[in-house]
This record gives sequence, structure tokens and C-alpha cells, in this order.
Amino acid sequence: MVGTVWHAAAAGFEAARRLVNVPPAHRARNLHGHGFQVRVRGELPGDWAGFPGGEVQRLSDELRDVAAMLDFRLLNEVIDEPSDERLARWFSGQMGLPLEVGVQSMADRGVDLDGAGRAHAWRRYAFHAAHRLPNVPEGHKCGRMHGHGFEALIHAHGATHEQLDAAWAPVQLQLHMNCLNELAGLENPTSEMLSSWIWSRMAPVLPGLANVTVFETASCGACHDGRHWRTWKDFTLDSALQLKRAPEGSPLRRLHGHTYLLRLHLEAPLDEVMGWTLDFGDVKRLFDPVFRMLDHHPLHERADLADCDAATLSRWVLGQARERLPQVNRVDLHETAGCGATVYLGAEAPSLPI
Ligand SMILES: Nc1nc2c(c(=O)[nH]1)N=C([C@H](O)[C@H](O)COP(=O)(O)OP(=O)(O)OP(=O)(O)O)CN2
Repeated sequence: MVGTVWHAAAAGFEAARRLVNVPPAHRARNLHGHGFQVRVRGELPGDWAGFPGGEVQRLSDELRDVAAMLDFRLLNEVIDEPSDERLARWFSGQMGLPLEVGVQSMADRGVDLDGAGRAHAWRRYAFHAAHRLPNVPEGHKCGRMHGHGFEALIHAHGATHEQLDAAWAPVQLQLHMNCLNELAGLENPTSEMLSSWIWSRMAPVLPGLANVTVFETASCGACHDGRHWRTWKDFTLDSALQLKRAPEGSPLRRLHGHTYLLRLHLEAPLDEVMGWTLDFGDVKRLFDPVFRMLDHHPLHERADLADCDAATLSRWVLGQARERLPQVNRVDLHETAGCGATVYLGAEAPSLPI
């Protein structure tokens, strides 16, 4: 399977700051601190890592070294007006690679720079609601009234977090502690329909709206960009490996293991009756044979795997998945939180969130 490979890394740092380009009464004018997270991803030059399979380790090490320059510092001593956006741009300059960069100061907000360097502020909102899917086959568990702790992730370029909050407030009032099926336009409240319903209510008041991402459970969700839907389903793999192409003496050459987060991304037209692209349950069922080839196995013993680095594994998974799920067009495989590889088909680079 061909596809384009991106690598990703993440790092954290603890730091203090004060901001002045905020409204007069804004709490960020006070000296305050955060546990920041920074994430990078992108296509790396061919031999950048020194050997195939060394990319994740080197990118993680380099990002961690850059983040260490800010750790336990007063950021205003390093960067003027150290907002999330300006921090992301500082990291972009320091890394010196064509990477997308995201910085979050809190668990529910941050700024992502897209491939064109445009800043997208994002906020993550939680709402608790009941729903049932009226068009699923008899006996499908989602035909019964049930509920979720949903989350919505809203990306908008040229917006502030306060503008996101103002645009979200009326949506929260309608969704939180309610039954979605009782809301006009949500008679069939799948993740896909919910993401476009939220889009339709926020786009008129948020001109830079870029993505609405709905997390229905911890392992699945849908993203709408005003035109298309993308869905994903997550899997956790516990596997052993050793990299054949790592240099002598490298820990990567030793027998070791990871608890991987594997994310299958799917794109398909919306089924007008079902209100979804493909049932998450069907994704899980159809992918299960591939999952069983990987989970709790020594990956380096597979004859059809050239090596077990994240990029090679992702390509292999994409090929295997598409034999059963042709709607899969992207695979993310992370060895640790935010660190791993993405392989995607087509010309369109992965959209936000990072
Ligand atoms: N494409 C969609 N498929 C499904 C949706 C949806 O909104 N879009 N919704 C459901 C159900 O609401 C269900 O609650 C969530 O799906 P599912 O992944 O099956 O539920 P789990 O996360 O509990 O599954 P795991 O067994 O934990 O993986 C069904 N399909």
C-alpha cells in the first residue's frame, strides 16, 4: 500500500505566563501557569532519522529538547505575548521542519497551526445527552434509548477562545441534559448528523469555523468540515516488536513492546436513511480479523512485515483494512500518546485536529 507517511510527536512542559493582548478584565492578564502540551506532525525528509524506523524516536527527542527550553520558565522572558498561537509559532521555528504544530494550555483549549501556517483556535466542550438511532436494524443496541457523555471539538481560524465560547453557548443549552431525538433536525442523531447539526448552528456566527468533531464514545466519532464527514474508530493493541533496521546497540533493536493506539479513519458518502457513513459496530466487526493478527503478537515474526516501525506497520494496516473496509483512507498508529505515524491516501493532507 502506497500512501503518504507523516510522523508525529508530543511533549509537555510546565511554565508561567501573563498575557496583555486580552480584554482588560481577562484572567490571563494575571501571572498564571499551565501544564502545556505541544504536538507536531508532518512528512519528514527521506533519511532524516538516520535509519528507517528511527523517525518517531528522533522527532520525540528533538521536540522534548525544544520544550525543555520553556520548562519551569516564565514564558514572557523567552517569547513576547506567549499566547498558545505564539507558542505554536515559536515551536514551529525552533523545530525547523515542515510540521503542523499544536499547543494546548489546558485540556479543553489550544491552537493548532495547519499546513499553511494558519492558526485555528479550538475548544473542547462536554455535554450529556440521551439518544437512540431509529433506523438501525431490529436488535441493534443503538436502537434502544441510551446515552453518552459526548464531547465536541470546535476548530475555527481567526477566532479567539472567547468567540468560540459565545458561539457554542446556545448549542450547549440545546444539547446538554436533553434527549437529542427531541431536537428539530436531530430525529436521527448519529455522530455524523450531530456534527453537521452543530456546524449549521455555529457557522453563521463563526465565519472561520473549520471543523466540528463529535466524540460519541472514547473510541469513535465523526468530523464535519461543512461539506464532508470523516469518521474514525479506535483500537488498542498490546504487541511485542524489535526493529530489524535499527543500528546495533539501539534499544529499538531489542525485543520490546507498546500499547498502541490504532485509529482507522473512514470517508464515505452519508447513507441518507441511516444517517451515517458506516456503522462503527460494522467497522469493528470487519476489522477484527486484522486486529487479531496484531494484538498480543510478536510483530517482528510476521513474514509479511518488512519491519515493525510505526510507518511500516501503518502502511500494512491500511492495506489489510482496505481489503475489508474500502472506506478506510487513513491510519494513525501511536506508540505513546501523540507519538507515531499516520499513513493517508489521496492528495488531501489530514485535517485538524492534530
Ligand atoms: N457511523 C456511526 N455508527 C454508529 C453510531 C454513529 O453515530 N455513527 N452510533 C452508534 C451508537 O450510538 C453507539 O453507542 C456507539 O457505537 P459503538 O462504537 O458500537 O459503541 P462502543 O464505543 O460502545 O463500541 P465498543 O464495543 O466499545 O468499541 C453505533 N454506530
